[in-house]
Amino acid sequence: MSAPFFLGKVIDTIYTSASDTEAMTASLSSLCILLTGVFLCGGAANAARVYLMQLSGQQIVRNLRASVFSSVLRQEVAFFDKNRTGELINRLSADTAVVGRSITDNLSDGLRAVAQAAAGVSMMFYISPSLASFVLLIVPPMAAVAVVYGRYLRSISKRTQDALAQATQLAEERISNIRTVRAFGKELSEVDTYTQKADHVLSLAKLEALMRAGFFGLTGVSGNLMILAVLYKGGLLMASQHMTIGELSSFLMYTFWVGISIAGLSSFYSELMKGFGAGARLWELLDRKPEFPLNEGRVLPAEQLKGQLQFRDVSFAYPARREAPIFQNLNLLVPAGTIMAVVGPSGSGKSSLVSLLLRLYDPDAGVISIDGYEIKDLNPYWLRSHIGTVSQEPVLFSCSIRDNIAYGAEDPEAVTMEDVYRAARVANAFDFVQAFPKGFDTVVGEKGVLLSGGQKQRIAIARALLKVNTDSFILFFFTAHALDAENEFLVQEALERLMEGRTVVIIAHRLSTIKNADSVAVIDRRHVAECGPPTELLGNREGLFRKLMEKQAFLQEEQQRALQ
Ligand SMILES: Nc1ncnc2c1ncn2[C@@H]1O[C@H](COP(=O)(O)OP(=O)(O)OP(=O)(O)O)[C@@H](O)[C@H]1O
Repeated sequence: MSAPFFLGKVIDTIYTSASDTEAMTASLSSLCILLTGVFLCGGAANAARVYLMQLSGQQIVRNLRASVFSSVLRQEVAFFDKNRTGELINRLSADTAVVGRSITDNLSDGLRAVAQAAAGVSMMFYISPSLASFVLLIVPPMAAVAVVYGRYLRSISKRTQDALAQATQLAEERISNIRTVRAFGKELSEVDTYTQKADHVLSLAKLEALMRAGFFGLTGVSGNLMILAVLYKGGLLMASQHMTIGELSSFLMYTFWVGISIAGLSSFYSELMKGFGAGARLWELLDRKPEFPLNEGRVLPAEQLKGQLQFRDVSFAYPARREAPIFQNLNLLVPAGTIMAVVGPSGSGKSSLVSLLLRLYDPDAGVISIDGYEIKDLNPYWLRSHIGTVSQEPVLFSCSIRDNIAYGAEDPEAVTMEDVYRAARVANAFDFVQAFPKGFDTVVGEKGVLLSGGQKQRIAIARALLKVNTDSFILFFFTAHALDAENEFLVQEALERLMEGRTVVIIAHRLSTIKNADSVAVIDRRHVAECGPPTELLGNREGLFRKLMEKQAFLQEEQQRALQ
């Protein structure tokens, strides 16, 4: 019986011509040429494969990141009350990288291992079906072990990524609030806390490494068992003249080959399971449908807009704290083009009122409407694009003052320097910005930390102005908790220019800011306790508004007395 494959044939020739030096040399050199050819082609193909896989891997990670980021930004605000920034950032950077690796480099290695194993197994069957069936008996129990192991590895990988996300969350929060950490002298204890979290990640990673090592050991042992089986059964077949030495040696070679491919496959499998583990949260994020749409719903023609705001029997509790209702059957009407100041004790729900109007949350019951249209039916994106908000703690981005102001416009790229100057002038920000050495190119630091509170607020007004200038018909303004007299005057002046001809809701933390208001709504105990023109409310001696005013006046008197 002649050897069924070239390599087997060569080995047979070497073996039978052992006494003939010339024939043996010829056979050996043809073997060398064959192997050199195979290795060269294999090397080139491998280099091309690695390059292409790296490229497509980066592409896949990029697409994955873009999709996850897009999905995260579309979520409703309540989602961000429950999910923390650092954790989401970790998903976006670390989890996507793990998943990317497991489905590109690894997938290509895996496919190569599958192809190699399939070719090797076919050759084994080709040479001797009976020996191949005997040797491959080891595969079913190995596959069963692999399934159980894969599940376990998946769950460990998920736990590792979760632990890493928690560590990143802590780091993100502490680094971004370093001033508070430093003020309380907590650097060392924070380092300890972070180290503990990193230790937790390490212990999970160790467990994972142990599991992988165990699995590799197992595949190694099964490879050796296959070789033993070949030697034993193949020896018997050779003794009974059912196999030549060439066939047995090439069979043995293919067994090695299959053994190595199985080791490659197990590595692929464990990486894939790791990817699945890390991917679980990513798929959750990708699949999550926002509670309400970002850019769907009714869009009203500009001429229909007047800006009347109305709350009818509104009840609301934050999704993150259902047990603590904020409003119960709240009713409030803000006529179009008027200024309404909302006052009330701290935590009474003044800011929540604005969050509902911006449709950051939906009420649990009741109706909120603008010009008679329920805001649930309106396109939230369109709605917000018509509302200017100057918030209580204006958050700026870590770019230049110019870019921060231009951010307010629909297309910041199209904003000219003249537009920025004009907005800054109206917002009383122009002079102080020009006084900076780099003027409007001054970078404001993360969240605007390089500016004072009053400066930040005036830049935020300029930013709102660029938005308001275009087509906002409603304006929400949160007065700052504390501004010095000069800043307060400048902000107030800027604000008055902004208010002209619009419906304005002022969330008044300082009662001095309500002097321009047409009416005042006092929020207390989950509803509007009083509502009317300020002078009328002041006339009610027993009224809440009067009491709030007296309290503040009293505090001011105390301060003045303390200064004397
Ligand atoms: N995202 C949130 N999730 C859960 N509860 C919240 C959330 N935001 C605010 N709250 C709670 O809702 C209540 C009303 O808060 P809100 O910020 O509306 O009060 P406020 O009247 O504007 O207070 P202040 O004058 O102190 O700024 C508070 O008890 C607050 O703890």
